[in-house]
Amino acid sequence: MDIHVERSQQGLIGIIKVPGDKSISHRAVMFGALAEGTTEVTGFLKGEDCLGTIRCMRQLGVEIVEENDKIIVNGKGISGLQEPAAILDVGNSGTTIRLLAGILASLPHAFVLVGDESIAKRPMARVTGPLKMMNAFIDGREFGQYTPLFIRGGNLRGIHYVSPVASAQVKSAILLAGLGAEGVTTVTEPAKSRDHTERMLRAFGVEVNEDDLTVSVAGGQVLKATKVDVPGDISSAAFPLVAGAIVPDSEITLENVGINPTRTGILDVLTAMGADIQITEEATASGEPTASIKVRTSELKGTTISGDLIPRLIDEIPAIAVLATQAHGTTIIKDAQELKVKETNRIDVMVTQLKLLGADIEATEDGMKIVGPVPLKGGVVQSFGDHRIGMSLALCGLIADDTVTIKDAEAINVSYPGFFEHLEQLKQG
Ligand SMILES: O=C(O)C1=C[C@@H](OP(=O)(O)O)[C@@H](O)[C@H](O)C1
Ligand SMILES: C=C(OP(=O)(O)O)C(=O)O
Repeated sequence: MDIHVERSQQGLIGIIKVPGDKSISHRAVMFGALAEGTTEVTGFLKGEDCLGTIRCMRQLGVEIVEENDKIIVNGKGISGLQEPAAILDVGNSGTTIRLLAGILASLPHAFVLVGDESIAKRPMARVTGPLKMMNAFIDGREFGQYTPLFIRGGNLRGIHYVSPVASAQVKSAILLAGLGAEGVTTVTEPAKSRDHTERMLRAFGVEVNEDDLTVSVAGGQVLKATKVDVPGDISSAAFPLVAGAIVPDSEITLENVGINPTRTGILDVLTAMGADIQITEEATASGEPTASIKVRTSELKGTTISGDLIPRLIDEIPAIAVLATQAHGTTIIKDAQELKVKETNRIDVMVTQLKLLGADIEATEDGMKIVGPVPLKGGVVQSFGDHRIGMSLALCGLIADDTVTIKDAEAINVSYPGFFEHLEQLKQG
């Protein structure tokens, strides 16, 4: 599906609630399925990725009911998960396949996991490797480096895994396998990745030990059902935040957004670039901090983004690239090689597509370099089926001198159903 985005004739004005956090929604359904008892989830993201997680958990025999705005998960404990009669298809979702691989690794059944064309290109050895070290039998294309994956689990033993990547998907997969393993399982990462698994496991009654970059769990712990209230997704909020910063005369308020410090790199970057950001209404929901975030248009300057900041804003870099085209001076993004193994190679795709719209942007070995401010022009650009690329390019349309047409824009439903309706609402003021 092609979507045409026109330049905004006036400032973007309004108050919106972005959809629920994708990372927290996946985990709420998965952990609810592993728990004993009934877990109620409110604010769940009904995007394609998280709906895929519900489908997979149902195939494992878990009863999951959608009741108005709630998702009710009737868990029967980890050992209550059944061998599925068919393959498990995770669609476009890296979080689903990697966390699920960790869960399934401790079960004495056979599982086959597949996904779409994008998933087929993404590295799975980062989870299958350590899970094999824990004694799971895993095979698949190129010996389990890529989908399809075959898992026959059971008889796991705890390990101390020192991960070469700062990845919450890797950390979570190993910790989840650790819950069904003999002894203690520990993960050390090179920089802090999002800690939603640690926070939510605690909410489900699991003891999780943390010491700086090291997290461990003892095997054999039972998850107890609870209520999960999912806050708005700061990764989705990044798009209206960037829009409000670059479209002249804007003032946008986003209510009930998750501001977990492992996710707020986007706010640090906006502030460093001179954006006018205000945080109010701070609260806590299910162990996760939340707030309202207001953005107003302001003069922006370039910045450098690198090191430990990268995992705190990894999914927001395509939107930050658009922001940088409107900032005075040079923005340098480095240490971001992980972008090459997301839904697309997000460095190459952002560079080629933003160039088509007139941006001054170059790819580097581990990131990109953007010089601004540059007036953007209209054109036809490709999302390549990547939701975050599609939304980032839509932001360009709001300030370009002519229509921006985005190919394959339906991918946006992966994480932000209602995105274009929100843009329209803000344009109307
Ligand atoms: O654990 C999660 O929910 C996620 C972790 C990140 O991936 P990595 O762990 O691969 O960095 C992020 O890019 C993804 O959108 C969601
Ligand atoms: C990388 C992403 O998700 P996943 O890894 O779950 O596909 C994302 O949402 O940007």
